[in-house]
Amino acid sequence: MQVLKFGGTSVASAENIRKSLAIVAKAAEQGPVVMVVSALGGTTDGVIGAGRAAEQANEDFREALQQLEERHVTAAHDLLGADAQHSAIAHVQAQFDELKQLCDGIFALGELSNRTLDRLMSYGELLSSQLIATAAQAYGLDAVWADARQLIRTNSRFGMAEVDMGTTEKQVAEFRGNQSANVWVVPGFIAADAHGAATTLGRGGSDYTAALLAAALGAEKLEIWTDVSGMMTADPRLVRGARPIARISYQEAMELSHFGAKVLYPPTIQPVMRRGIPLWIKNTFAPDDYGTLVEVAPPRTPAVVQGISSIGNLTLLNLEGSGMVGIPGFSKRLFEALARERINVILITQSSSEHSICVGVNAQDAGLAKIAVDEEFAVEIAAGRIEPLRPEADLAIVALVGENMKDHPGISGKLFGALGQNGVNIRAIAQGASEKNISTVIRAADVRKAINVLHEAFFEATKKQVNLFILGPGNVGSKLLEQLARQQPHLLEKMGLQVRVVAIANSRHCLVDENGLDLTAWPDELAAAPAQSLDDFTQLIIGRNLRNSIFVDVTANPAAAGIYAALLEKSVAIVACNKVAASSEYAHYARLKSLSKEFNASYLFETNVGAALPVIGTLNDLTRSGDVVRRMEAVLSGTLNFVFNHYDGTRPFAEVVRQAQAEGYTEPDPRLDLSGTDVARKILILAREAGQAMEMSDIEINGFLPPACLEGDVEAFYAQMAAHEAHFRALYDEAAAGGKRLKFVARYADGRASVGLQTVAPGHDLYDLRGKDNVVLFYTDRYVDQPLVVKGAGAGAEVTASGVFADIIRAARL
Ligand SMILES: Nc1ncnc2c1ncn2[C@@H]1O[C@H](COP(=O)(O)OP(=O)(O)O)[C@@H](O)[C@H]1O
Ligand SMILES: N[C@@H](CC(=O)OP(=O)(O)O)C(=O)O
Repeated sequence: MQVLKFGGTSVASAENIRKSLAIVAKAAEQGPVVMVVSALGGTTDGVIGAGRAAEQANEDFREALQQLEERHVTAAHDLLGADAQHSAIAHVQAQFDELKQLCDGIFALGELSNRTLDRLMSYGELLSSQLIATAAQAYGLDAVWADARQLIRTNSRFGMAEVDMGTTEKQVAEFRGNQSANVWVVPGFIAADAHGAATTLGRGGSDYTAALLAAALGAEKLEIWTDVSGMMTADPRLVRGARPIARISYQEAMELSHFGAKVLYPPTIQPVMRRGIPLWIKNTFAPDDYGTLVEVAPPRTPAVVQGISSIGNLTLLNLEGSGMVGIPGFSKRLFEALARERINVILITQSSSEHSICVGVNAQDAGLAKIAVDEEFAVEIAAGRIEPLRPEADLAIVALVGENMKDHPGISGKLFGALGQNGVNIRAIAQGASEKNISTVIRAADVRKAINVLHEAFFEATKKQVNLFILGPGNVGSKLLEQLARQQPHLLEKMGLQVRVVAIANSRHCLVDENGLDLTAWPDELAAAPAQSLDDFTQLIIGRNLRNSIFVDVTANPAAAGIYAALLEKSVAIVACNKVAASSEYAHYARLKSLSKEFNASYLFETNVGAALPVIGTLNDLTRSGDVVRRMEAVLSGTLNFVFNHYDGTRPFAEVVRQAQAEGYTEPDPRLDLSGTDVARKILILAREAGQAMEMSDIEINGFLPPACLEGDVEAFYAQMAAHEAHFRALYDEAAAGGKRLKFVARYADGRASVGLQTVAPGHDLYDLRGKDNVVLFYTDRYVDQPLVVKGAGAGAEVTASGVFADIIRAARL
């Protein structure tokens, strides 16, 4: 005998039923088949909905039943030829008349007991199996309908009946002895108690029906036919990269299903495992796919973790109190109190101090659990030796499953590392001594992120998805987006990084696509996108809660810099070319640095100094390797270098500054460059990165602009510069007369820093600096006489964007 079970989607329509029958027909060539079927997908939910509506005196139940009836009539119509159709449709209508009468009764009484609910639900499988049995005969199979209520005996625990295996085996043997058809079509999910009342085996219970029949018949195999190609490494609805597991042990399959892999109803394994019957999970819609073979001892594979699954709707119950320490019997009383209320305990942890016990239960049991446990410990609670039970809701379990885990150290480390890096807080952990399973309790809102992060860590070591939120696609930002668009395929292929731009926002609009924006179409789409504030954008980043999220700040905006702390606290990495945060009060800078450490999220701002030049990176490498920076001398303004390299008196100074702005070298507000403030911010950042707790007010700024230039707005600034042309000309002439050049130089030495205009003679390290170049000379304990020099283009949208890009990759690879 072979037992083949077809789930709700496999029998959801006439077309699908035909596919299922073709599979049965092929199997029937090999020997007799028991075909167990679920209700047409969605029917059970539909019938429950109708029953609940009737209970609440809501007339909508009629419409719900009407729709279900039409679905079944359509299926009969599409599936059967004219002659068989007539009686099948009449039968469907008769069944729905009964259902309507039942619901009328519920409506009149305003009451729906578990017993009646089971009766209602049984119609789903009765209807589907009778229809499919008729279709099987029409298909040419030697088929009979077999009533599961006469085969499977349970107790009278309606809703989740427990099976009496002895009676079931007897009834199955009797049925087998009495008929000779090659194919039995049996309704799944339903059974009957000793009085003949319909019972059900729990939601998803058709799998279990099939396993019970397979065991009772000593079948050579059990096949579960569904809509995915096997048991997968994770729920495919949550993890795109999930893939089928070819072979898995009964124990592992049981753990995965127990911890939420919906493809298999957990009690299914037990009966077949006891009889050593191999269990296949196969795809009705891709029957040639291998599927999953569940067996005693699958061949060992290098995979340490077989799968990851999750259970939502969890509440943790904490029983705590000093009165528990060293006194036996507390756990027993806790579990007895829960058992009396038939509350299933999903997970248990206890600290070794015995000061607390923590159990996980289904959220809907939590209220009852609290009443029961507080009652049990009423005396101790009154005496202050135990705290009242503390339930913590909105949690979920995410579990790693795999028998090989016990032989491999470091699995939990990897698990905690991966979750920690993504700001997923673990509320409780449970690991059995058998180490088949490591369970973590986390916030329900973090489940999708956690499962994806873990799936990447354990199954897709070569792939990592990174989610970018980009603020300010101006000069630098739009270049960055161009570079990202060009490099995306390369990053995926060569570095396994799937870099997705999830959102692009400017000061007015925000464009979002969680699957990754099209990086060629964004300018028009952004203009048409909904309006959004910076606050909304922050909430968007936090709310989406995507793994490996990076906020990319390509603005020069103080408000943007104000959101870093909130993001770092949620483990969102920050990449900024915006200098405001790193040059704000020292306490704020230090706080961001420490949040970055605490929450394992990068805070990178290499482009704050020297655009893409590796200035901060080099400085960090020096100090981390134990060197001490004693002195720095630098030209840090691409703008000023450009201006002084191009100004020779033949064109007005103001005009050269305008050119620098037009070519994209200046800050959005060029006065920041010309006043020396921007250079001061840069040397401040370098001094801080070198270990000095300095403030902006500690930097001596020796400006060269006449004070009038800094009054009024940007246009006034240009006008004033034009009016003071003689001043600039004099500066130039004086330098040129001595064969020297003007450089705006930043200096740091032994905790003091200054910026100012200087004339440098040929041969000086700073003399030969072209265009918009920057240079930094580091004098350290290791570089004493000859400095370590970093030199090159220090401004421009293209290079700055490339520096931001490099920081993104650094943050992604953390
Ligand atoms: N680890 C997993 N492997 C395979 N499927 C899973 C897993 N976790 C959740 N699922 C979901 O289980 C579904 C199959 O279960 P179910 O809907 O009960 O099927 P059926 O109606 O065939 O009994 C799949 O479509 C898939 O979305
Ligand atoms: N129809 C029942 C039983 C079942 O097993 O369904 P499925 O095989 O579609 O999961 C339910 O919805 O719970």
